[in-house]
Amino acid sequence: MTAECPVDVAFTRRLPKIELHAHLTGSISRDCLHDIWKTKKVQDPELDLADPLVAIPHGKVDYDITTFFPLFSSYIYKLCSDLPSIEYSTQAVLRDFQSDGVVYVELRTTPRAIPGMGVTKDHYVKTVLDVLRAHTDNSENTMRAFLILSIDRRNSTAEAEEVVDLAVKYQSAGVVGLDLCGDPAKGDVGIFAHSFARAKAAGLKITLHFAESETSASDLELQTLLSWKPDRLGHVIHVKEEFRRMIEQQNIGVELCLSCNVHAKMITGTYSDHHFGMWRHSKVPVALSTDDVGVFCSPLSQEYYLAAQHFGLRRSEIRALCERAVESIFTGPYEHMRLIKLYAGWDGWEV
Ligand SMILES: CNc1ncnc2c1ncn2[C@@H]1O[C@H](COP(=O)(O)O)[C@@H](O)[C@H]1O
Repeated sequence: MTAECPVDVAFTRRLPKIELHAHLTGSISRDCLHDIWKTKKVQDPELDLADPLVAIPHGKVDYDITTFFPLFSSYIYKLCSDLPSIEYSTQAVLRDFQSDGVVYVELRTTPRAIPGMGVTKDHYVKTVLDVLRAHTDNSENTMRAFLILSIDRRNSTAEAEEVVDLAVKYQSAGVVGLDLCGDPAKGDVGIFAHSFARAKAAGLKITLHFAESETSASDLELQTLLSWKPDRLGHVIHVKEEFRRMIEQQNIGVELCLSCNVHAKMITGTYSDHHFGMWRHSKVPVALSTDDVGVFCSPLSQEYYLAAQHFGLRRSEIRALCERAVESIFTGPYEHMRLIKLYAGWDGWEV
């Protein structure tokens, strides 16, 4: 076995991986949702929510852009509706990433208040951060976890400012950046310029969902987003040459999500048509990412395997791709150095 052998799943699982685009709630597995549902059902037999294994059956991954977003508001948020379930599901998400061989994760989440349970957005963020911190501080864990707070495109300016306040407040506790996410068919991104400028001025990094659908890829929107000087961009699907050049000139890292884009029919065609085929030859750092592994069911090791299969990459190329994501992580020199050393000392070409 050498670095030039064909890639298999055992290899991509062994490989140390960096996950930079994973939405916390979308990363909760069905089994974990089912556990939460069972606990709630025991506490309250009248609970009026379908079993997750019925609502989101195993094997179902064909959520498109119109059915995907309502899944959160109409189901998962109703189930994960108190601090114990948020804590439990965050722990499970971290365990899942770690057992897939992820060594560094920047999870992202939209601060959520649950008024009926007396939960504020501050409680929500603190609860998630406490779980991340406990994971990272446990020396038996091989993965370290950090948090990005998301502004949803449907947010008002005041709500966006509140997210920035929380990000700044919890910067020293593990919040490393700010994201813009949510249904690309909704909202006017221009209203968030001040929020992203304030985050940047406070030393937070910025990542933006960029040109995810044709409706969110107008010249005006893309110019606006690039004027905020983002550090990374997610998806980058409907990007014409002019914008592609700007991304390359500014060396902005891209977060690419193969299975999500294929299953949700966000791209035309299948894996081999994915724009990863183009970006992998560019000079910007490319981070393959899962987006919502709980929904699309393709862990990061599988995403690397699929990239190898559909683009004919060898072990050495897949390993180099993994390592390249180090360039665009949002934490400082300590994590950079840890990851660089980890890759330098890695020798898992064969078992
Ligand atoms: C198709 N890809 C995507 N594009 C845009 N936004 C997405 C997304 N996948 C997930 N989200 C955003 O993340 C939230 C769930 O996680 P959190 O509650 O924040 O942890 C969703 O409600 C949506 O706003």
